[in-house]
Amino acid sequence: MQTISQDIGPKIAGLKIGTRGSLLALAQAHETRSRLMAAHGLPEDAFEIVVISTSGDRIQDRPLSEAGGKGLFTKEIEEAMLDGRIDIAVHSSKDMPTVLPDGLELSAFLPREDARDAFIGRSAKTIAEMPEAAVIGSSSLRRQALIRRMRPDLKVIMFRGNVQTRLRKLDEGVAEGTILAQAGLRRLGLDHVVTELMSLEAFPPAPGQGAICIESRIGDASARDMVAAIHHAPTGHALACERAFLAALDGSCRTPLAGYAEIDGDRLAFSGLILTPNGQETHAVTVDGKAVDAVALGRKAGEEVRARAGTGFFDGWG
Ligand SMILES: NCc1[nH]cc(CCC(=O)O)c1CC(=O)O
Repeated sequence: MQTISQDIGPKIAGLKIGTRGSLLALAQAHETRSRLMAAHGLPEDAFEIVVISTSGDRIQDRPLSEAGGKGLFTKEIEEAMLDGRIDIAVHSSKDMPTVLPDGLELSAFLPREDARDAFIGRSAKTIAEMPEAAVIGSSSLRRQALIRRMRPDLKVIMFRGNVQTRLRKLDEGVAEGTILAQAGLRRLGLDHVVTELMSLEAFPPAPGQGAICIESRIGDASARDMVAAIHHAPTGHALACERAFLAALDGSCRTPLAGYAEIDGDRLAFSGLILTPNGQETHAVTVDGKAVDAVALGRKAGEEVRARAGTGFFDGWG
């Protein structure tokens, strides 16, 4: 599925940027465009933002893990890139599958936002203060399992839709609280609704959370050179590690798991966690080493936690 057409003659500097149409996706596309404009001294109209609707945006009645998993937010955008209708795509790294379609690659990561999860409570300000058996909304397997680990008494209900939809459901009283990524709330200017910022230890984030990534065609040198100027290497190392951990574990998308890599100079420290859906059995792993060995470290962490959990761990809900 490689693009074979060659660019002949001088190419107009500029790129078509593909994105989903949610406010969060648009905010991410605009941030990417601003960084590209600044890095290359180009005007806004050098970067056309092309909105593409995906199946993930249209399916609202089921958890994504049932409807087909992460690829649902990226399929139509990737098709547009392979067709040449767009040059690059802007995504939340958290939504990216570990295996990309032939011919595409993640070519840049922007500096990571706050990777933590945030609790938004209606009356109780913290998860610990929620009343016995209160209702909390989340469709993420990881968040559901982490909630149940902390508070097995709470009733977790499915909460789908974009960030605004979930906040509206909360306003309507469908649930007493919900959990969203602090990064998304900040990008939308909505972080004032947060009542508790969850610690990385009590509530470790999903691999990729808080980091915007850019996908492009392998071999598209002009796109690659343009985005190289806005790549943030420490975030790139962190994401390489987290995605290697995910790839080592995530056969089915049905295992609740968390993983977060912290970069300190040329060092990387990764913490990973897998849980049963009820949060009662957990297996944690930490590894550290050189940031440039990110992929090997993430893979090692995945293999270690898999061995520690034993094969039976993954059988119940594969
Ligand atoms: N699956 C939806 C999604 N994908 C990325 C983010 C947040 C932004 C980010 O992690 O960069 C969200 C919403 C949420 O989890 O609250």
